[in-house]
Amino acid sequence: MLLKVNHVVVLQLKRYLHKMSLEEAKRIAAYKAVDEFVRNDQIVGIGSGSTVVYAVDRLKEKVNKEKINVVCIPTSFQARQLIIKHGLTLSELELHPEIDVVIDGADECDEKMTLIKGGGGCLLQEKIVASCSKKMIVVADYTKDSKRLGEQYKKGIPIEVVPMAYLPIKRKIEMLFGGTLNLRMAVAKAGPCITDNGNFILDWHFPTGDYDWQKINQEICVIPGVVETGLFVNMAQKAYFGQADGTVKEKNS
Ligand SMILES: O=C(CO)[C@H](O)[C@H](O)COP(=O)(O)O
Repeated sequence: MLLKVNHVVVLQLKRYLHKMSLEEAKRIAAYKAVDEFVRNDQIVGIGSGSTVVYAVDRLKEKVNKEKINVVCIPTSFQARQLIIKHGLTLSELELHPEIDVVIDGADECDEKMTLIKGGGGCLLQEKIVASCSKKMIVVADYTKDSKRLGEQYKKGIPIEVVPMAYLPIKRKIEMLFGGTLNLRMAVAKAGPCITDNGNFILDWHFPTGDYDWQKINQEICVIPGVVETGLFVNMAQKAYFGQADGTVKEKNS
């Protein structure tokens, strides 16, 4: 009995330490990106997800300490709330259509710097903001750094779709490229997950293989009803991955 209790405690401790090490990895990556890329008088895109929270903390510290002016463009409702909560200057693409740098997380980043994004469901606005930005900098922990997409991230490639078209899109992609697409379901609501833009998300579990992601992305995007994919090809210039040993690995395009 005592042995069993000890085993459970050790397991819980291990899980806790793993979580802590991941959080620390996210923090150091995000801090480094802000330190190295944000400068006075810049328009900065604010990504979405848990790692970006650390980037916004650091940005706030930097703005206070160095008395710099930074205008922030959010990529989601979450990012907008973060900007407001930190008392940073909030703007939008209509006022600032040209962004200097966007700092964003990723679900996975392969050796060519192709990203899977949208695990948090914010892919559309994230891609729009990244497309308006001179530089896209990725911040992530070590579990996101892969040679090939799908190596570590097992939840599939998110595809944002117009609700009425989700089933035909699912069938077309399964027929064209194989694999399966699952309609993402909400966690604290009955039914599907609804994006910030009122759409659904299909998560594509693609068959293992070598892909021309640029081509696949283009082919998926022309299917009527597809709004955007979470494939970010040739968009990110640099990625920072916080490591378990406290160092930060850098990857460049
Ligand atoms: O694409 C995203 C949200 O749509 C996030 O950037 C991605 O899911 C990574 O999130 P986290 O920093 O929590 O690991």
